Amino acid sequence: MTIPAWPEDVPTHPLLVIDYQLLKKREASEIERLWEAATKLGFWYLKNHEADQLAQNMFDLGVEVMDLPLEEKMKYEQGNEGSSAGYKMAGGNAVAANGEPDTSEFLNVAKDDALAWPKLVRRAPPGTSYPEPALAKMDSVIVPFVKKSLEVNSLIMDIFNDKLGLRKGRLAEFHPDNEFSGGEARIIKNNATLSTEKIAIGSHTDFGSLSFLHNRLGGLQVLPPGSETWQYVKPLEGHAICNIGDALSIFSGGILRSNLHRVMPPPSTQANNVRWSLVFFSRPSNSAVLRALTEESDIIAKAVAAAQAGADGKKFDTGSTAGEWFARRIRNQRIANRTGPETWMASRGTERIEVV
Ligand SMILES: O=C(O)CCC(=O)C(=O)O
Ligand SMILES: [Fe+2]
Repeated sequence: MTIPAWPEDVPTHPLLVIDYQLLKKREASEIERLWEAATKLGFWYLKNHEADQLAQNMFDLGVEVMDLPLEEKMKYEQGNEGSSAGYKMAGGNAVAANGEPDTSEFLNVAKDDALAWPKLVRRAPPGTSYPEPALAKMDSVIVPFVKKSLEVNSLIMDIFNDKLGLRKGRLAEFHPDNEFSGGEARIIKNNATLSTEKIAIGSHTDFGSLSFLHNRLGGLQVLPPGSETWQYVKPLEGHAICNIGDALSIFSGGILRSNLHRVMPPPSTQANNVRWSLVFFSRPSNSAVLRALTEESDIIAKAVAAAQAGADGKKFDTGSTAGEWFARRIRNQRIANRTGPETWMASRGTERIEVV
């Protein structure tokens, strides 16, 4: 599909552009810019990230999967138990406290299944696991995308690790390849709508550590700190969008920011088109406890002390493992589990950390 030009009269929120090649060389000025992006908004563009073709292959696979009859896709629906691997039907999740349904379909492939392939360790057996085109392209498309995304996110986390004053490799210990986690690749389809106001994915923070996102058409919006107005993030060709999730925010005592965002249909000149998007989520092992690493870094200890002294009294000790945090949020987004507005509140993340 040719991508209609971005409507230049639609206001956008600028993001810093970070060069992955310079991060690989550990260039000090690039690390400082990354740190600024990660601590102020928690979102940035990443260029020269080596995953463009791999992402394009995932988008092509997305078309094959989403073109299957709904009845076929529903055999792989993720269900209501708090696990996200598999297919998520449009309308499966709420987008707001009033229970309004979402309009996006997902294919979620667990990082554990991609790394164990040709075994399936989370979704088994084939036939009830993932739609056939996903199994057929696991080797050629999904596994290479997952591995490259893990590499990119690990390098960025290693930089955060050192900036936070943690001992070498500490954050990596929360993200071993060989332990189960909620890490996953997600292909998202939002059908063309005449409305540009119908929420496709409701306001949320990401559940895990780092998200590596590929946008084509606009629709992603952030709620910048201190603002009450949602602002679009303009997709830039060849640039991924990276953002911090709850786990890194909690580990760092709030130094790294997990910012609210949502997805709307593409705006203005891009309206009334199918919107495709792709994310890889790095998430800590299910067994990792989500609390600030206060005893392991003076920098984090100071941040937690300052937050506790502040008006909101943030604690950064959730009493929850990453696995429980993830399952709670997934389960309470599901319309089928909804009892009332409290179900939506139970699906919230670090924006409510002060009351955890
Ligand atoms: O589609 C997008 O641009 C963002 C998707 C997203 O925020 C998510 O799946 O968590
Ligand atoms: Fe998100």
